[in-house]
Amino acid sequence: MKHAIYQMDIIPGDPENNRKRVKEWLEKQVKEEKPDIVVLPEMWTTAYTLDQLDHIADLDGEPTRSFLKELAKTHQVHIIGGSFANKAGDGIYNTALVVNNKGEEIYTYDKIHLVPMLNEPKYLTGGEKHAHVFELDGIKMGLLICYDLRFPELARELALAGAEVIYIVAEWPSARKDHWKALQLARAIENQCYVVSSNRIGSYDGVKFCGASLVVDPWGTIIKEGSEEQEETLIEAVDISNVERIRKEVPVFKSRVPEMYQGWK
Ligand SMILES: NC(=O)CCC(=O)C(=O)O
Repeated sequence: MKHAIYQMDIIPGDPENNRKRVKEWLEKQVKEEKPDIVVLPEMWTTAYTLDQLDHIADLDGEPTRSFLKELAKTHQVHIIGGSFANKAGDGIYNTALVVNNKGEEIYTYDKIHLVPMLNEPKYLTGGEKHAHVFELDGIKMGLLICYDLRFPELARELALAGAEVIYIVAEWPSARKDHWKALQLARAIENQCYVVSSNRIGSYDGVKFCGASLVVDPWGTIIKEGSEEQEETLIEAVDISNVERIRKEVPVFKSRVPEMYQGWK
């Protein structure tokens, strides 16, 4: 499965122009690289313009949902649609969306863990629905949003439900760059699955973001890594048969003793 990962520099507070940029980027990738699946970062319509979100967030997923569905259908490409600020009911959520290459919405997820270091809890509401596994081309997949990466329980739950690839969509600051890489390697090694991430690049409000989007294989080897300085596209194919091979070689899932993990299934 060939991936095109957009390590995007997001225009703050300008959803229309960010959608325009994503459309142009995707059209270029489809023409030049013919990816099966494209991956966008966290909050790519607005960046962390939290005090403006009341005015510029989507309303019940629109217009970003229709935009991604139309793009996916027109270009017959699966889209891991990153996440975007989304007003629903009384709250604003950090909502991720996955659309298949027929333009059908197959998964949506609201970020569960809100990040205090970026002031998210003041402006956003945490997701109340569990993360689930979804399927594209017969491959089982999960998705986490940025700070979620620090909570191994969530990735484990996805792996136990069969995830072979876990996507991380992010706006991870350079100040904690070492954590960004180490945590992805850990999630890949402990769950013996691919970890594929898209992290934004650039700065907003004095915070610099570290890029370094990654593709990590189920052994924990980095097979693709983005720059820490500039916007770019990562192209990488993943071979899902490696998941089964490595799970046989080091049979972690068979060796688990769940009844010995207090408070954990
Ligand atoms: N956007 C985020 O969730 C950032 C997470 C972060 O800064 C961290 O975990 O450190």
